[in-house]
Amino acid sequence: MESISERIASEVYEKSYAIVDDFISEELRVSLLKEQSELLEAGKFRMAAVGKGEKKQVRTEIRNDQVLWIDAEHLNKYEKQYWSKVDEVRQAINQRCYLGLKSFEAHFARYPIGSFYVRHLDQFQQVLYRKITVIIYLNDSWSQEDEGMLRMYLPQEDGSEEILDIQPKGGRLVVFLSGEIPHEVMPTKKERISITGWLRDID
Ligand SMILES: O=C(O)CCC(=O)C(=O)O
Ligand SMILES: [Fe+2]
Repeated sequence: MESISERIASEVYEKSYAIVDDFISEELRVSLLKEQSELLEAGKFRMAAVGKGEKKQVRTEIRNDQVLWIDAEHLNKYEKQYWSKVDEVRQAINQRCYLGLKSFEAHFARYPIGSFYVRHLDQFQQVLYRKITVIIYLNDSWSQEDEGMLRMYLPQEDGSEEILDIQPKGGRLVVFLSGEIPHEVMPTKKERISITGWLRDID
């Protein structure tokens, strides 16, 4: 039988993205959510920046979420569990798509009420090594009225775009080609918590 990771790899191969509900157990979701709340209370989060290197700057008209990078060298028990699940996805995508993915980098992201991230691509000149975006949502509950959808603009063969709105439901994993799918986070009416990461073709 096809594993979840193989299914994700097939979908990424066929349509450049995949969405999987209940990718992590409730126990793991709750543990990661609790960890992020503690880190937030401890003042560890920073306003997210755009750009890289000398061009890196906080631009709240573009994005106004807060992030905390996770140190891949010092993962705790729960982060390790998530990393190992993502690693299965990495291997499956490599087998299916020959992307030569080698490593994973990720940060916690918190979107306070009213925050957003305007349309963008995750891969740009300074970060060409970001090949696949991998997002896991940690929210306890989400409904239509909370808004804050991830809006993906799927390029069509005729040059048009199809809009796909995805609710940030807890346990839901979204995977897509970083260089091909423009997307945005619509203004949220409820605090919105996730781990956003990228599979890279460098160590
Ligand atoms: O949280 C999301 O749904 C998307 C976040 C995003 O686009 C990013 O951090 O680059
Ligand atoms: Fe993004």
